[in-house]
Amino acid sequence: MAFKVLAAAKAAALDKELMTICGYSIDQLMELAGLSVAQSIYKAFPPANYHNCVTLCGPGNNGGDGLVAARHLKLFGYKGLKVYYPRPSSKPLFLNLEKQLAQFEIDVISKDDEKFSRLTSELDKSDIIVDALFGFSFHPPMRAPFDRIIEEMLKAQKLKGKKIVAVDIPSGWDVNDGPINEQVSEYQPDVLVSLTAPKPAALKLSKNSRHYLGGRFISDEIAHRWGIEIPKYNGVDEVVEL
Ligand SMILES: NC(=O)C1=CN([C@@H]2O[C@H](COP(=O)(O)OP(=O)(O)OC[C@H]3O[C@@H](n4cnc5c(N)ncnc54)[C@H](O)[C@@H]3O)[C@@H](O)[C@H]2O)[C@H](O)CC1
Ligand SMILES: [K+]
Repeated sequence: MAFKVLAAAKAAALDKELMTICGYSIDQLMELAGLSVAQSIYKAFPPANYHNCVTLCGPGNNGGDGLVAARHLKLFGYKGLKVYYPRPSSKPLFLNLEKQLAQFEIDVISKDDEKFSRLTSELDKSDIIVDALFGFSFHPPMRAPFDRIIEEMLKAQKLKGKKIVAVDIPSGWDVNDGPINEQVSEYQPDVLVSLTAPKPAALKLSKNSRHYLGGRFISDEIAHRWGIEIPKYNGVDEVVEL
């Protein structure tokens, strides 16, 4: 489906507007973003056929979307859930998301046990990898340890056929120009879940990748003013395939 895109600077400005004059809190938006990601995974890779999922979370809000998604995946019936979160945020929102994961008995691998042997073994066991490392605030070049994490993730996809679901933007891609950084030049996710509106990078998605739009939280008035096309969501779905 043809879709209109929202440039990185505009996406960040819209986020700001949502959280100021529109009265949303970041917690609300992140919850809906993470729920959208989990619903997309359920549609593309249902738990009847795909059991184990590792969510790779970065240090910012993209990582937060991943923490939320992991909790919803548990509620949706996925069994083997792990979260790899090597640079955990100390902000209350993120600490609370970690508490919720503990309550759902989802193992979060962070700081003290961030050894790569653990990452590679979890990637090996997984059927699905959620790429929630970086979203629209990524600026190259990729710093450690994320350079190696992405390398391992891409190896798992290429050599072992693991399915990658990218949150908002495939991590390491330039938000406007796509896979221009050498390290991710070959990276195509199996599924991309764009949030609020696809960013220009989504135009570089391969024909073999599936593309969902989630973040069903903007009014017609905002969509019109920001030049965003809202496709028709089906019933209570938080996502729509583009
Ligand atoms: N309206 C929406 O659709 C919503 C989207 N959400 C998600 O939020 C991200 C954007 O979040 P933000 O915190 O601004 O940034 P990121 O997560 O992309 O990354 C920031 C984080 O990464 C570090 N960093 C940046 N570049 C590098 C690098 N080269 N190497 C290592 N580390 C790097 C930086 O220091 C920060 O710590 C958006 O894409 C959506 O996924 C919201 O959740 C809700 C609303
Ligand atoms: K991402």
